[in-house]
Amino acid sequence: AEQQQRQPLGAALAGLAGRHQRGQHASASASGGGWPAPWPSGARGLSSAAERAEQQTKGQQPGQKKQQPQQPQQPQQPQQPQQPQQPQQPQQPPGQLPSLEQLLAHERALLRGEGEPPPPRAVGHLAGLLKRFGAQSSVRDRALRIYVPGDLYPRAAAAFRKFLQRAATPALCQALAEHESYSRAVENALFPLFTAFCRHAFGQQLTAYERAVAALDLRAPHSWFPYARAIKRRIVYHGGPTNSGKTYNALRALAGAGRGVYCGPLRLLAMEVYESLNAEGVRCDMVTGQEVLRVPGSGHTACTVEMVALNRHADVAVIDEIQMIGDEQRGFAWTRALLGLPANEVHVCGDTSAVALVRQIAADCGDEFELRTYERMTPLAVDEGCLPNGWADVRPGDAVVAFSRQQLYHIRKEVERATGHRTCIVYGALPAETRRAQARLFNDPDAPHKVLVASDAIGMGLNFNIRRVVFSTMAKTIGAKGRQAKGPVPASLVKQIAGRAGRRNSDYPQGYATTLDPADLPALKAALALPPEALHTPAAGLAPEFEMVELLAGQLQHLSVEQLLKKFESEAKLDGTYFFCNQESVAEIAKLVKGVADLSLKDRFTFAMAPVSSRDELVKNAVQEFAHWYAAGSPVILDPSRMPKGPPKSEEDLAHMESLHRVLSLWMWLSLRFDEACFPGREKVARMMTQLCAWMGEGLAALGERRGAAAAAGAAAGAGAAPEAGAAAAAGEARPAWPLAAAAAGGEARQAAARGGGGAVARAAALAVARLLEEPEMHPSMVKFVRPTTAYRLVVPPPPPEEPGDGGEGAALLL
Ligand SMILES: Nc1ncnc2c1ncn2[C@@H]1O[C@H](COP(=O)(O)OP(=O)(O)OP(=O)(O)O)[C@@H](O)[C@H]1O
Repeated sequence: AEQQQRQPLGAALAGLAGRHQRGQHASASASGGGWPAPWPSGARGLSSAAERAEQQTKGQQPGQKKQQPQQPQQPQQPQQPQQPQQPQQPQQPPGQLPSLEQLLAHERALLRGEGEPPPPRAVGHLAGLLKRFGAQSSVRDRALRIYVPGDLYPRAAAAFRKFLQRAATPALCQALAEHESYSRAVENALFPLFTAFCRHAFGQQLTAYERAVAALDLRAPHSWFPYARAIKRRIVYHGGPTNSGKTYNALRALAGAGRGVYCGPLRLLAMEVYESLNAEGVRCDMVTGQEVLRVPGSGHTACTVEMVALNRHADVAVIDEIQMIGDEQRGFAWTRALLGLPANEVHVCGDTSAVALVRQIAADCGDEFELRTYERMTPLAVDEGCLPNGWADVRPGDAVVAFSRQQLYHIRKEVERATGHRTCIVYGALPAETRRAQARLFNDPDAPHKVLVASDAIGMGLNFNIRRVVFSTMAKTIGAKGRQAKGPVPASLVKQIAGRAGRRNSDYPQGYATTLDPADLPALKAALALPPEALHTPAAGLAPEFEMVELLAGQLQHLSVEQLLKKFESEAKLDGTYFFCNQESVAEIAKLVKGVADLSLKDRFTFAMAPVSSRDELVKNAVQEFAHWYAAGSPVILDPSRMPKGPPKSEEDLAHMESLHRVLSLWMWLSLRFDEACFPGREKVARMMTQLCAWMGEGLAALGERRGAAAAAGAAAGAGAAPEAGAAAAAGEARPAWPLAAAAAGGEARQAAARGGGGAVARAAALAVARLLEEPEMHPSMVKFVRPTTAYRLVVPPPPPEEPGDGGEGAALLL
């Protein structure tokens, strides 16, 4: 960070030119700009002449104090870039090298046939030196400092060479003739002339580049928020593990304030705060990307962090999950809120990984900083037993965690099949309303849904009644698009997910965490044992606001929004407290609407920022279509007749509905940013979204039931079990013998088949197996469903030796 802060602007310019010589350049500059070359005899005069020429190009008198070259005007730059210091040289007689003006005058005179041309041999020597001059990387680097961009440099160097060959005076040739070959002294002599020439011949390009450099200079972002800087804020950091009460305490401060704002990472969290504050009589609005709900007379707002308004003073602001400030894609929203909230008190909640970072930012802002740390309120232990019998070991109150939608549905099936328990499912792609409904179902003691299957989406926000968290895997695909890789689940995420077990106010005073596979247990234990200080959020994300993109676009008019964003990403100058957020997905959306004519830069930027998943083709098509309609001046209207007519009947249907919901969310998001006349009918679309959510909820429930049915339909198909066993089981006889017990499942399934067809059969079979599993002596490991292809085989292994089991050989039934 220090190095970056000290890096002179020259290095940034080198970066802007897309050159890969930053190290070289920075080290040359870091040594005070002195070029390490030993000065050859005769160089002194040239060096001094170079200084004079430079002075002359700036209209200075020789001997006058040398001015710093013009630098981009930046507020509060950590350090003004340095120009390389010229080694001290004795003064040479003035006029040894002509100025640009003199050369231009000479050129004009020559054209009129009046001037004295230098001898051709001298011009040839000059041409040789100029060719070497133009080819020097050191000259190219120095040119960047006077804002000659890398792509302009070859043209500028060639034009300079031709000009000097045309306009050289005998005096110039004579001065250079002292040097038989090219040297650093020659370079120092020529460079001021080159500077003057470039300003003369390429002035516009240099100015544009200088402004572009200024636009890309994102150092000192705290200075972008003068309103917040006008307030002496107090930043209170509530740091601790999950379930330690940090959010609770921050929200108490919020509820007690006259005016307050809550910024959360998810719409779902904003909804929770909105509802809980209003429920306790504290009037609160809600603002998310998709909706604005105003409550008359409210002084509070609960919003998603991206949506927070920075022009409204608050007594207390709460920023939840502050460690997300380091998120590769969304971190900028936390940075913006932290730097820009004009509030007397800013309460930030999260794990303690970002304490040092927030403390530093508070210091940069001139704010007070207070750290309050918390301990977990209920114990959390590792269940070392894992699930030796696989999904059959899943118990009521368990939350099974996986990291992809496909895995979740697969696990859901397996768990329901192996245990007979009904499950709830929660993952990020489900609308917040559906997730909340699933959470309510899982938490309802009267509902049959005893097991939760969830993605890492349970790590934040909802309160679940979880006894044990079971990690189905400890590997996860992480990283932004284009840089994705499968790796271990980050320790912070493991802690956050595992910490959901045994939450205060739940039914379980103690929480447990375990893994499906015992081989994963060490990774879980290591993550949970990691001390909080081992987690570190090193830097805060930044992304350009529209005004910055506009400024850059004004200078680089040939670039598209996508290219402008990429330019920021690759070339923005930052200090070590910040990093530039990944712009891949934003740039991808910008590219999608690139072909749409008649969109302003602002429109294009807005579309690019829209919440569009780059993996969802339906949403990607929608954003293009919406942009076309909008550009054509037609109102963007969603047609309800194209909506589904009922709940999803399959997982594919459900996935399609999730996509549709994202399309509607996108429409809502755009409707809040563009003129309502362009996106009319917000209430209608809101109703469509509500309907979709309701159907998704119904579909999730129905699909679960159908799955149970499907399992037992297979059971019925191959039932070959002894009818008497089924009868025994049906009669409720205690502890049927092992093979008999196994047969009971099939038997019961067959009876049900006779009664009511496929669906009922499947359900009956599932119930029968579940009942078997509840036999005190029958460990779930004794019953396994094996799925060779499409049929099912119920396998009951032999009982333990001490158990007087019938036959002792186990049994296998084709169901
Ligand atoms: N002092 C308290 N009195 C009553 N309930 C509390 C108190 N502190 C915390 N709780 C409750 O305990 C649960 C966990 O608290 P809270 O959400 O503040 O934890 P947290 O540390 O923010 O954890 P997470 O990051 O997992 O949300 C919540 O249901 C909260 O309402």
